Amino acid sequence: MVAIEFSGVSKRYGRRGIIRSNSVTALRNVDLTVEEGEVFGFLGPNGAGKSTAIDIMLDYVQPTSGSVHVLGHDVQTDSVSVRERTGVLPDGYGPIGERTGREHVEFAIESKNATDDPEELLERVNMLGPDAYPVDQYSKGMAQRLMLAMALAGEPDLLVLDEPSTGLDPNGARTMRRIVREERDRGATVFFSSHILEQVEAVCDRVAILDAGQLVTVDSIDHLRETVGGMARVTLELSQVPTGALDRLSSIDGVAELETNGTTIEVACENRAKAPVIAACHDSPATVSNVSTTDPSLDELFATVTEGVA
Ligand SMILES: Nc1ncnc2c1ncn2[C@@H]1O[C@H](COP(=O)(O)OP(=O)(O)OP(=O)(O)O)[C@@H](O)[C@H]1O
Repeated sequence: MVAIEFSGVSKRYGRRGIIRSNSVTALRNVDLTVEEGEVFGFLGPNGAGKSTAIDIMLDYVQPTSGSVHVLGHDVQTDSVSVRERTGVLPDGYGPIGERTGREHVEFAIESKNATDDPEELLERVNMLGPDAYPVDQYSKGMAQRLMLAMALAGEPDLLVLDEPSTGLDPNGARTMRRIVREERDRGATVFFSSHILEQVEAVCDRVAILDAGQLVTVDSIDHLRETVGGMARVTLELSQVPTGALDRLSSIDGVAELETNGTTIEVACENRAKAPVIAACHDSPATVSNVSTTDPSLDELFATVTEGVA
């Protein structure tokens, strides 16, 4: 079953200037399908159009053309049904006012006509204790945890997390990832928007990469790594660097750079060249005492995919 479907969605914002008005195209003809039960990463650099897409999904903003269906409902004609079944952690809005954290969570439960135990929700985000303080005394990270607890109220079928790691320390980020996995195990679909690639990689089944309003790819991160390439690194520690070894390694297809430091050889190469590089060292007269490899970095991957979009 499909959880989210964008069909030919474009969005142009009008901008009024002092001298003249112009417009900006935030989304261009986006087609995207997210299946039920998926943890889906929505990636893109600043200004790519991620928040606009989410706002359209929740009918806070209307598309210039195209349509979006969420959980089987057209968001423009049936936004109430969509919002009833969706939990949202918005980007840039925190809890406000003098009410306590617990009162906020109780309000979220009530507004979803749900029967969750506020204690349990607060415990899931490690906010028992501070829940008794007014939220205007909260730090950014505490506010973010509370907003996550509120988004979880009513066991939503779809959880939309817009830059969920904002303000979270490493423990908070870990809690958030644990909760995403728990929600997926419960059967919810999670739509996770971020420009922090490591966060997305840790939890998402598939990712879409948006750049300048255009969808440039939809894939699993593993498959992206395979197809897009980028540089892997192999570090080999040897008993000695045999004569001619560097020439032999640099002639392997896919090897880009070599460096030696004493008895260590560092090789920058395409993923496919990692195994031949290691094999060549094992076949040499030297003893290989240690081998370590790293995959192409996500930053590199991201830069490669978003490069060259008009
Ligand atoms: N209300 C608005 N009026 C005019 N332009 C807007 C409006 N909202 C967004 N934009 C423009 O649309 C484009 C996409 O913005 P959007 O906020 O959707 O990107 P984003 O990917 O969420 O960025 P970020 O990661 O920085 O939050 C940007 O050029 C932005 O300036």
